Amino acid sequence: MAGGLFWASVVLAVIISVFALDIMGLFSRKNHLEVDGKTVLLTGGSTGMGRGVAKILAKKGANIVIVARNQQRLAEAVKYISASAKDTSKQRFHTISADVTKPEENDRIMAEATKWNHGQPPDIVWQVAGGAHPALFKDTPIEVLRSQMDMNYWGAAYLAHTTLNAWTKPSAGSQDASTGPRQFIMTSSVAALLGAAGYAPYCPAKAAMRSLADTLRSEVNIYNGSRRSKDPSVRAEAPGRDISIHLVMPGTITSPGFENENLTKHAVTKLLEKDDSPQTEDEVAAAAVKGLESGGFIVTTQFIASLLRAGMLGGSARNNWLLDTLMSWVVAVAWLFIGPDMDAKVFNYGKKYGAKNVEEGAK
Ligand SMILES: NC(=O)C1=CN([C@@H]2O[C@H](COP(=O)(O)OP(=O)(O)OC[C@H]3O[C@@H](n4cnc5c(N)ncnc54)[C@H](OP(=O)(O)O)[C@@H]3O)[C@@H](O)[C@H]2O)C=CC1
Ligand SMILES: CCCCCCCCCCCCCCCC(=O)[C@@H](N)CO
Repeated sequence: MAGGLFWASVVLAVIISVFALDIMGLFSRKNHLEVDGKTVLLTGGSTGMGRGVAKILAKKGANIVIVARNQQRLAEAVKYISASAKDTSKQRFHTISADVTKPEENDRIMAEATKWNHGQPPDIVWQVAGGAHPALFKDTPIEVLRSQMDMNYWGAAYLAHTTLNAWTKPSAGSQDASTGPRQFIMTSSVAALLGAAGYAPYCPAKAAMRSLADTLRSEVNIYNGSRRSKDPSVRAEAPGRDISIHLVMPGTITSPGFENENLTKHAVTKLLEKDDSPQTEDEVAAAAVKGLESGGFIVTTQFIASLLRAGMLGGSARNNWLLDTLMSWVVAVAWLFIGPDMDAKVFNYGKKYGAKNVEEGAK
């Protein structure tokens, strides 16, 4: 009797483990970011992470449209990116000079990219353009606080708006429904997952992007559902392909943008940031692409960030319910130590140097 119970427990444990491993993606090698032969639009594709991502996707066979303001850097970047193409005879590359902080510019980006892509909107749209102006909150002019929101939150929201409008038109590419979902990807930051002194002009915009991603992820279900309606008149109104939403949260990237932000960054912020290990544009791009290929919704690019993510999930969709839940328990305990440690660093800085202004603090 006891033996039977033992074996029943073993069998149950094995079944649960296999089920768990299956959910963890161990048996599924499906690529959730198919780009070969597809058209990918990237804002911020001329330097840093965006350029790194564009290079990898070109290597995997994608047609690429990069968007940024400076035309010369765009021209240099497209040369650099297209040099990695998988098949130069088939792949096409294009640049659009535009300022993503303006709504009408985002509409123009979508219109131009669609025209260039033989009348079809891009299959994948990835907002990477963004940047930080770190400084103590009270020392930051109000215009800068607003422009940080324009650059990061609105640059993503306007692009999402024009993209979803293009993708949900009933005429939008119904003939190629077999080629997988259309994907809208935003680039936030681990800075959205914690409070670090000196990042107040920036973090709230990146945190708002996370909320936008959660909300849009819920909302696109209506289009994906309408494609599967039993009612033909509902199906006729539905977009040609499924839509999926993703959010990437990188840590420090050694980019031109990072060098620039360090000019205004307070010394105490640099002190806190020491615990984060920087990635190159190629490293961060490879990790982001890998996370999206395995089907992640919120994708981090390094281990510490994956812990921070698990600790902050709230109602956000899990990439893997078992692993994410277990990690969130570990991180909840870890924060009992990390939180006070971060606070002590800032407190002790104040104790030693006083509330110095940005310029002095940055020295
Ligand atoms: N660097 C870091 O440590 C981290 C960065 N991030 C985020 O990752 C993303 C990439 O950062 P990073 O690799 O540093 O990139 P960079 O700052 O090096 O490059 C930014 C890119 O965006 C373009 N861009 C900037 N402003 C605009 C605008 N108004 N309109 C159109 N294009 C614009 C730039 O070109 P141009 O200036 O010619 O317009 C450039 O192509 C950003 O969203 C950033 O917030 C997240 C975590 C850490
Ligand atoms: C559970 C483990 C906890 C570990 C704590 C680590 C503390 C990290 C401090 C702050 C890092 C902020 C990086 C922001 C990068 C960024 O977005 C900017 N560079 C903008 O470009």
